[in-house]
Amino acid sequence: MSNRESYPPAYRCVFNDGDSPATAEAEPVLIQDKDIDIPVIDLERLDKKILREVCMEWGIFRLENHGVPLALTSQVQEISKSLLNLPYENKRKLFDAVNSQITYFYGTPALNQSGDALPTRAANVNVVEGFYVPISSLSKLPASSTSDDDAQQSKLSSFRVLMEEYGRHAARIAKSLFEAIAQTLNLELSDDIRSAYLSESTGLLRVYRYPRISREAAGEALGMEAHRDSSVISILKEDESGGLEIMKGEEWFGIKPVANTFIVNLGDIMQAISDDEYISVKHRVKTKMNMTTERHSMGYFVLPERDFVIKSSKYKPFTYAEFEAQVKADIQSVGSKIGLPRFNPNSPLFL
Ligand SMILES: O=C(O)CCC(=O)C(=O)O
Ligand SMILES: [Fe+2]
Repeated sequence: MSNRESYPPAYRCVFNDGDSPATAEAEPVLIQDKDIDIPVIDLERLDKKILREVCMEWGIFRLENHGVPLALTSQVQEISKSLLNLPYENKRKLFDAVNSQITYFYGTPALNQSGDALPTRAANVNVVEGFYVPISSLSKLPASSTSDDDAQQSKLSSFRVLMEEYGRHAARIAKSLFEAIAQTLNLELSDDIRSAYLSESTGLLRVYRYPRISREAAGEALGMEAHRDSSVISILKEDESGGLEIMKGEEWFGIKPVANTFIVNLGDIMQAISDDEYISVKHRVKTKMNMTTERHSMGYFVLPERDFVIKSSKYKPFTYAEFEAQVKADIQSVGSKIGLPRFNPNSPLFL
């Protein structure tokens, strides 16, 4: 059955309604870049030498033996999906009611937090919808539904309970990985500094849905444009649809989803503290290979404390708050994130 009504009106014109005979007959266009196997890291047997090589060469890996129960991840995916599948108007109202805790968006997440100003042309727009929740805000969501008939509130409270548990696992994974990566860099970190890099108060969960879009509308549209994450570490859980791509050398490569694993990538902050030894990998999400099904994913982003000063031999000292403000300003003025080069004193971009 079509879930067209759950989409923002601006997406309905590009929606691939699988129920309609015209599109049901159409073959999905599988124009895709070559696939690549990314390295696998076993969280239970962290080999520092391998981890170092992977961080230098790839900046991304698949994590196995992570200890997150499969049932929990599936439940988190299901509840997130069912929230996004609510009729658009109800969904807006529900998220608006808890506005300061959850931010709903579609289009470019960094710009259109309220979902406004989506250009009508699908090309060059992020064809994605979702919401984000700071970890620290989960506890402010309804704990249990107030009345039996309020199915939506109860979805939200289930989301809270499941996400709190999932968030604890993600924080545990982030801590182990950060610890191991810091050792591979011979960084001597005090407890205070370690917790400033892994601030749970600024950690962020993002939940995404990439709509199925029609062949005509797909064109060159991307689910998410090429970017590097601003995080310390990002932990991604995707469904089985595929579409995530990384840039290696000068080429794009698709990454095939593998059940019960997470994809971990290093962000800009990790690149900066490694003095550019490790890389914040460029990645994107393609939608056109994926037109007959939706794609769902969610990311846990480990961010440093906002006012903690990041020091690096390659960049001028900056706080995460400054970094984020610069990213926003660049998106407004040049249309895309510039990121670390903005803080490189040798770059012509340095202000
Ligand atoms: O949805 C995905 O698979 C990737 C999302 C992503 O790259 C991000 O949120 O930074
Ligand atoms: Fe990303």
